[in-house]
Amino acid sequence: MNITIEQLYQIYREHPLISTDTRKIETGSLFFALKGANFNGNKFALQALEKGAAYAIIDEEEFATNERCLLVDNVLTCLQELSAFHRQQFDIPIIAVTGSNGKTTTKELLNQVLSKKFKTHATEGNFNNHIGVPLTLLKMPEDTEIALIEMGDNHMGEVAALCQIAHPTHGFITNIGKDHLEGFGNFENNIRAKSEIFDYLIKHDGIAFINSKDPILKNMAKRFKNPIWYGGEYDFAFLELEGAHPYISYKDRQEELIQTQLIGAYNFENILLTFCIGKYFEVTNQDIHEAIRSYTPSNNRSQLIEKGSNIIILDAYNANPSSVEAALESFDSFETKKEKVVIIGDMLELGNISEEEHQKMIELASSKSFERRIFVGPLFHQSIELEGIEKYADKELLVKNLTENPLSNSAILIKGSRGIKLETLLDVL
Ligand SMILES: CC(=O)N[C@H]1[C@@H](OP(=O)(O)OP(=O)(O)OC[C@H]2O[C@@H](n3ccc(=O)[nH]c3=O)[C@H](O)[C@@H]2O)O[C@H](CO)[C@@H](O)[C@@H]1O[C@H](C)C(=O)N[C@@H](C)C(=O)N[C@H](CCC(=O)N[C@@H](CCC[C@@H](N)C(=O)O)C(=O)O)C(=O)O
Ligand SMILES: Nc1ncnc2c1ncn2[C@@H]1O[C@H](COP(=O)(O)OP(=O)(O)OP(=O)(O)O)[C@@H](O)[C@H]1O
Ligand SMILES: C[C@@H](N)C(=O)N[C@H](C)C(=O)O
Repeated sequence: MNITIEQLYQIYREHPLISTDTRKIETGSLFFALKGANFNGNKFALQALEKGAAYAIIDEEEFATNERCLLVDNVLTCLQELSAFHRQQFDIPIIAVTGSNGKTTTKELLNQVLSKKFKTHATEGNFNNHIGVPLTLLKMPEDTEIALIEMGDNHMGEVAALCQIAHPTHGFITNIGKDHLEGFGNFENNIRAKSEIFDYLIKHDGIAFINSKDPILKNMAKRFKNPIWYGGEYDFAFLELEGAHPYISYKDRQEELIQTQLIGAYNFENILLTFCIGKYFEVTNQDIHEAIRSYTPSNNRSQLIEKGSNIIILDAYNANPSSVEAALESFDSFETKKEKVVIIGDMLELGNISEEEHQKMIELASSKSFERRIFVGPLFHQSIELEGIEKYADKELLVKNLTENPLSNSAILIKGSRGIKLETLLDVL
């Protein structure tokens, strides 16, 4: 490496804008020439400078054809080290947001709540991996008072590595489910992988927020001297679910009834966790409830959409056995006079439990009194035939069917993995 992190940090202080993509370069930014599955970013270094980048950080000498090309050993590692260096300039609470399901929703809720009192910086969207976390940290303004850093994982060691970059002072695991088992190998490994956040916090005297109603998390929390408990009546934070018909309403200890714009009983856990952390950081009850009340989900995550005579629950952002089960149970208790239809797409990245779990979801849906149970994608298509189940090998076949036989006066749950993009079904509903 021809430049030290300290020297690069001085340059970053003068140009505190990071670009990684010449298709959307920002003037005066530092272009980090990452390598990916499709391109070698080094090849775009000159283009980045021509388009207005102040410097290009590269790791292949042959592309160092301009004095504003800064050669380092490895661009990705350099980006991570620079972001860790930037993070170390802050003596503020940094909250790590991890878990199988509900990370982004909880992070968004918390961002609303904490912003009532603090200058809060939070992960945008779900920029939560080895590139997204550094980019998030490098966007953290100097006057930040508290930060929410989402950490996603699909293999062992990932959360530990992200902790070495973000150095969280606080953290939580929303829940541990059967997500990404292809990378983890099995459920036990997923528990071990998620516990990397606790390993880090324990070693650095950090604070963990623990759902006392979740047996796995409760067991894992035994290692903490003083975790902050939530969920139980005598815990630090407690709320009571009033209903989810379909919007969640809840009461706090003062018996105040709060009506939210979130659907799906599973989102109550996310609300509880948000309430706990808001309370811990002494945001007033009034401000916490106001922030939760006004939060509306977007980006295909548990959205309620009325279209013609149909009501659609669009939950097409991602899917794994735990979240599909939660969605089916929640939809089953959804009170409506309309005919209930479920459209479930393949659950990706499940490894060797994939076949079994797809079969289980079909059986679960069969046990519910839905009018139609539609499964779409090659993984569901391979499962054993069951009466009352409609299977489509691909989305186009389903689109054809729905175009020829439009659904009306129905309540429709749509849930599937990102790869299958079930939100496009909205066009024919
Ligand atoms: C490397 C990169 O940033 N890639 C983004 C890029 O992809 P593209 O297909 O263009 O090509 P390459 O990746 O090969 O590009 C190499 C670089 O070259 C640049 N470049 C290319 C062409 C060009 O003309 N000019 C150029 O400068 C290019 O920009 C690269 O820097 O663009 C895509 C479209 O915008 C991006 O999708 C792609 O982003 C990748 C996927 C990425 O990792 N982005 C992070 C910022 C991020 O956080 N993304 C999240 C994904 C989070 C996620 O899936 N999380 C999982 C768990 C974590 C799994 C983890 N192990 C993992 O591997 O990700 C979860 O379940 O939550 C997001 O996008 O939401
Ligand atoms: N507490 C929960 N329990 C089970 N399922 C949940 C929970 N919270 C959210 N979900 C489901 O997960 C979907 C995605 O939510 P969200 O984006 O918040 O999760 P995530 O963990 O951030 O996912 P990703 O890492 O892929 O971004 C929701 O639409 C819902 O179906
Ligand atoms: C979109 C990505 N974060 C994710 O959750 N992927 C899984 C496999 C999904 O789409 O269900």
